[in-house]
Amino acid sequence: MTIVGAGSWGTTIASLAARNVPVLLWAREPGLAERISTTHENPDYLAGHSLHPELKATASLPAAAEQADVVVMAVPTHAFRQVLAELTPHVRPWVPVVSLAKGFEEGTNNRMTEVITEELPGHPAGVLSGPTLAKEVLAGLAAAAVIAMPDLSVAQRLQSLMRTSLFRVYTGTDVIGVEVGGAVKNVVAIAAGMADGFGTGDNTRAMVISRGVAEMTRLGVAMGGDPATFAGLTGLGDAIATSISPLSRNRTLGVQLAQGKTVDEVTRSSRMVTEGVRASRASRELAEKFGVDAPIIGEIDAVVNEGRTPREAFRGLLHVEPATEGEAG
Ligand SMILES: NC(=O)C1=CN([C@@H]2O[C@H](COP(=O)(O)OP(=O)(O)OC[C@H]3O[C@@H](n4cnc5c(N)ncnc54)[C@H](O)[C@@H]3O)[C@@H](O)[C@H]2O)C=CC1
Ligand SMILES: O=C(CO)COP(=O)(O)O
Repeated sequence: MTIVGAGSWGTTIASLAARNVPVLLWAREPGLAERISTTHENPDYLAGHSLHPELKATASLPAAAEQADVVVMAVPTHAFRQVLAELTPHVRPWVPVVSLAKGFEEGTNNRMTEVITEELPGHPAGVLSGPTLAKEVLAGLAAAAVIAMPDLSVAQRLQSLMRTSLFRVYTGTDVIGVEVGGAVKNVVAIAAGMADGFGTGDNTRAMVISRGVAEMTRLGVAMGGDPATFAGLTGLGDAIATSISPLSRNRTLGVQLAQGKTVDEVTRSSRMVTEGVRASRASRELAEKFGVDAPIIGEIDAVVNEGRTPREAFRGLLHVEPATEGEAG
């Protein structure tokens, strides 16, 4: 198995899967690849955690692609197409490609499996997602995710490569629902973080998460997802984990925005990606395109991309008329 992207999540999945199969991890920085292979650590993204001793890394994309019987894409959405295009000439026919990224492509608002299908037509394209904060998973705390592929038998084969006794991997075929949930929960987590940053209570947090998941569900169903998916691990489950965890970068962004920092100040202070910034714009545009009511997504996009203040956004949301639950608002 080849995992492309040696950030927090790619390294974590690589270390887990190395218990089941030989894994080659591609790191952009040669020094980091060398360090992972020799010291079994990734000090840039997961300092203090030990990786599986059999895990090998390389900084050569052709070398990583050529030996792959499965390609797992763990680079963020903004780099996804470019890295995939560089891989394409070296990947053998019919090798399945799995996305770990949670977001839409900037500009096109495509899901990552749509990007895979455009760049590598004919290859089975799927997604692994769920409430899986990398550091908790790597520390061996029990967690669960879903591998969704159009063909269930391919998902089952990949499940056996990725699961461990403490990392439970469920299978599914609702690729659209899983991808939309993973992208929109980052926007919900920014909103929940903002509420926490204002010092609101647990009822407020539950309101933001529930109403955010209602928006996610309306959008995901309009895009072709199964309604049940959004109540599961990759929808509500991930929205809860990301919205309440101090480890979440999206929640942290929301907290710090409420405390008066700017998006630039927060994102520049970390080398890690905060996907919700791009996902809020894409989700808002998709909601408009599909005629879906999505007030939380709209307000978060206005804050992170248009300079609206978190207080104005909060007041804006309180003016939304509570409608029949499930329909709007
Ligand atoms: N960290 C987590 O707990 C989880 C993250 N994810 C998702 O996985 C994806 C990756 O996230 P993380 O590993 O956390 O990100 P990260 O910020 O820890 O690492 C990003 C990786 O992508 C590489 N990269 C960034 N820009 C690049 C470019 N232009 N070209 C080539 N490589 C580039 C970096 O070198 C690094 O290896 C994101 O979409 C995230 O939402 C999903 C589940 C859990
Ligand atoms: O996707 C994640 C947990 O499931 C990670 O969330 P953050 O990107 O907000 O850290």
